[in-house]
Amino acid sequence: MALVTQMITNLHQALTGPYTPPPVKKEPNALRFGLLSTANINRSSILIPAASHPSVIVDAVASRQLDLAKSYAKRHSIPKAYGSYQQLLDDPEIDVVYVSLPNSLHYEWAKKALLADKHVLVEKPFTTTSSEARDLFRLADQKKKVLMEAYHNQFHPASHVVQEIIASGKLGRVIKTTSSMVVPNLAIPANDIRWNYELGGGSILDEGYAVSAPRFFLQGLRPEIVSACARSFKKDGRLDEAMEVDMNVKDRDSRNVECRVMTDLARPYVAGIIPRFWESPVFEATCEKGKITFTNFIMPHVFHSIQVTDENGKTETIKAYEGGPKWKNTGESWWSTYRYQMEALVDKIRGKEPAHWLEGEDTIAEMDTVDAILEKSGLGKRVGKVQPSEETVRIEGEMLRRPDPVAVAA
Ligand SMILES: NC(=O)C1=CN([C@@H]2O[C@H](COP(=O)(O)OP(=O)(O)OC[C@H]3O[C@@H](n4cnc5c(N)ncnc54)[C@H](OP(=O)(O)O)[C@@H]3O)[C@@H](O)[C@H]2O)C=CC1
Ligand SMILES: O=C1OC[C@@H](O)[C@H](O)[C@H]1O
Repeated sequence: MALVTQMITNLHQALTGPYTPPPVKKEPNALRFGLLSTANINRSSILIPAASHPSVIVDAVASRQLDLAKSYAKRHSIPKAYGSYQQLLDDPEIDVVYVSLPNSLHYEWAKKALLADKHVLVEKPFTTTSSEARDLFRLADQKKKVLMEAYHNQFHPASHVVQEIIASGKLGRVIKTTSSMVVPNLAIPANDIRWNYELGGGSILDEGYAVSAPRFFLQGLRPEIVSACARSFKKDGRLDEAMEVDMNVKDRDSRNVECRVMTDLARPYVAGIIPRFWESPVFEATCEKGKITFTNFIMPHVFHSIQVTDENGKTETIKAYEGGPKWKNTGESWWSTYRYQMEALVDKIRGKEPAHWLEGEDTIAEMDTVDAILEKSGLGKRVGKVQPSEETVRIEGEMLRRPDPVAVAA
């Protein structure tokens, strides 16, 4: 799947902008990024965006195999290659670590990266359980490091336009939403990490975009799960090949919105025999006075359309590849979701207010929702690996021993 993502993103870069973005001169104090793994997604998410960011140098890559790290580094002109993830974390020149490992390894390596005093960008899903997510944000707070989940689509101008239309209330309040992300059957190879329970596979974790969409676009609260129906993976019944969820999300005015979520890693063929075309991920909001349909809400940089239908049935189609309510004059029409995300990440690390930010509490709400969906479906939430680290215990211990300022003042 990441290969597909990468192919589409690369094609987009080739068609709409420079394939190799304009070589920018790097600032002398540019942030040095280290990649934890040679994952397919690295190219779209970090390597291409970094080429056009003056404050980012991809300085190192680590792999479980040194040979692989070396050949990857050579292919992508990365100066340093390490044969273990820990070696990269031990490199004092690395400022930011990007965790693109299988989902069940995100927690362990994001935690080790924070303990090594790095800022950390973690691929989605952030972790496999919400307690892992809470633990990481607690640690990031203590270490005063920037930590974020890479929900890149939330950084694109088109996403902000949809948020803004909903918040404006011009179509009245939202009554219901649907969000879907589906992949045709057999598109994901049998040995992919998405089919592996131990590695954190399954549709709800991989395609969590559809879960986060209603809360993001409504700027709403943590959902209440009404029902969740899983289609189990035949080769491993613990895994959800697909999931259909009905949940209630409170909008910004605490009004209830009925939200339907569909994820599918192997959408069956029509009548079992006719292969399906790739279906674009869609977010749709039915409002009191119209409807908004955001097609391709996950990769809006490749293409997207925002169709707004008013109460008279008149439809306007909006596109927003740059600008929008948050980015204003920052950005280029060829910037991908990942490039906007990188801009925000660098700003945050530099202490500058980013145009958009994905807060820890949003990631925790997302992981709480994933836990609740898995519980409701009967599959049960994932096991996770939370263990307070030595460091966390030490820092918490120090905080406990610190005199209570209120008591001292009295
Ligand atoms: N933001 C986005 O658009 C996308 C995000 N993702 C997310 O990125 C992450 C990586 O996905 P993707 O690029 O498809 O993954 P890949 O399968 O391409 O890469 C995962 C990497 O993890 C390392 N790894 C460590 N342990 C294992 C193991 N036991 N089995 C397999 N690989 C292992 C390997 O690197 P090495 O051998 O070098 O150690 C491998 O290359 C996932 O969390 C996924 O959800 C994926 C696609 C798109
Ligand atoms: O993050 C992702 O985005 C694109 C999907 O194709 C992929 O499965 C997923 O991991």
